[in-house]
Amino acid sequence: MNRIDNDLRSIQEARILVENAREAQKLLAAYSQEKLDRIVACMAEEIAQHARELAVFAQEETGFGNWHDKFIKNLFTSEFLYQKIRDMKVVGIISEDKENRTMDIGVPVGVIAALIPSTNPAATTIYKTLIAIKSGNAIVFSPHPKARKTIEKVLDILMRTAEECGLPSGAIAYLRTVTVSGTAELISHKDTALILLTGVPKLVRLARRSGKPVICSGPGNGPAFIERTADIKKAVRDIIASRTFDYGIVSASEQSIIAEECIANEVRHELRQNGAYFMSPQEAQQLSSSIFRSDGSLNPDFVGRSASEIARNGGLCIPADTKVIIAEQQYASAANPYAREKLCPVLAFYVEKDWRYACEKCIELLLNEGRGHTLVIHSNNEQVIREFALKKPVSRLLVNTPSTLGGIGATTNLFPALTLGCGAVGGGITSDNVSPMNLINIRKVGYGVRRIEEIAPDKLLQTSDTGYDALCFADQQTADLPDLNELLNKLLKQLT
Ligand SMILES: CC(=O)SCCNC(=O)CCNC(=O)[C@H](O)C(C)(C)COP(=O)(O)OP(=O)(O)OC[C@H]1O[C@@H](n2cnc3c(N)ncnc32)[C@H](O)[C@@H]1OP(=O)(O)O
Repeated sequence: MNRIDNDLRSIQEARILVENAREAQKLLAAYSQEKLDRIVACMAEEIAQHARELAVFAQEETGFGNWHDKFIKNLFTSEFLYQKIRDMKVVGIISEDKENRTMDIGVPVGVIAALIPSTNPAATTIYKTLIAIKSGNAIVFSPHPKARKTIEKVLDILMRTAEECGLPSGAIAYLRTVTVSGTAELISHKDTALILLTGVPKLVRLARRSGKPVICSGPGNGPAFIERTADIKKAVRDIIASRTFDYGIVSASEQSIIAEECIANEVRHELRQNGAYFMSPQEAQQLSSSIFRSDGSLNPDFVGRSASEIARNGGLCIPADTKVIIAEQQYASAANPYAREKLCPVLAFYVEKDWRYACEKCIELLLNEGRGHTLVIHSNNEQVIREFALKKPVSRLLVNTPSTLGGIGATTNLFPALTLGCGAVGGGITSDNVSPMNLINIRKVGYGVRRIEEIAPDKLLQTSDTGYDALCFADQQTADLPDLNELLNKLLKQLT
């Protein structure tokens, strides 16, 4: 089949899937929370049985990351996330304030178009499906071409299980012929209500041009600041565990370390003790030209690879037990590749005189890339932590925890999510760890509790007992404007 036929088929498929999803969602919108919850429970239970096999499959198909950490991520979504959402009230009456006589009603947004990154195909697909159905929405996926088989495998299991448990057919679906034209049709179709986009930087512009609301996770570039009062051994252990998790492909992961000058040597020592290799300036120069392509984009051959594989592909000779590779840096400029997101176990290392300078360096790094994403601080000085929290252009500030796992809500009490909103600065509509609550509209119900005169009783003329009469009085005033002017003139004369 030639390219044009493929595009046409893909566009046609997208239209049919969205139209079917729209009809399925109409049925779903009438389901109670309990009925939706039963379907979500069946899906979570079934997919957890396949967590290991899907992790192995994803790693084999994409070459990114390692199956062991992908297995953890699959369990994180099918078990940990499921436990968190199990008792959430998302649709129907979700809250009622009897005293103030208001009520919130959760209303599903409708049909969601979902894009999945090649770096995290199984866990992100599980996560998006569970939160979409929990919130009574239909969801149509456009699988990443490099991870298509994994995404299809996950969705086949989820669709079969959900439909056996009562989900209307078409409420979960995916494009089988994936092209950019088909994806464009899916996200801009008139019946698509919302785009849920994770990774895939090349399609972000397309999503924004559709004019639909976009929930997206922008690029990360989180620095890790180690302040002088930190438990240095623990901070270093956290950073290495985080940077090596799934070989560094989670966007919340640390991309650089900033150490205060007075503890910098101790931090270097600990890093070496824990498997870090510090490159010479020549080695750093050589590796940076391999990690990034000439157009400035990341070279996928280095993404989600172990330190030894990165060294081998980049022509470096490093000890066999190296876990992370470090380049000492001074500047956080756009021209410095180490000041960017690297998606592999490579870190920049900066030294700053004190926490105020470190604060500035963090801001420079985040303005360079990763605005609105995540930052981590290791410190036991509550005042510095608060100063940091008040000033940084991020949506998540993590404290004394591995950034990868803290950001997604595994080692913190942030909501467990694999789409991390970066707010308006990141080009999306939320800065939240995206949850089912981001996939509904809230219909506000308010009972009448006061008359209009009561909103400013000392400033409004009380003409009668009812608010309606007060409004009529206002109308009457407008009709009698000349008289009102006369009155004003008289008043002015009296005052002068
Ligand atoms: C919480 C989290 O962890 S968030 C997610 C993790 N972070 C990321 O994914 C980081 C951002 N990703 C990237 O920088 C890149 O995807 C990389 C470096 C990982 C991989 O790069 P690549 O292998 O070149 O894949 P890339 O995602 O760019 O897509 C490859 C092609 O598939 C296309 N494509 C991807 N998804 C789709 C889709 N749904 N429909 C149609 N085409 C698609 C892209 O447009 C691109 O086309 P092109 O090569 O003709 O330009």
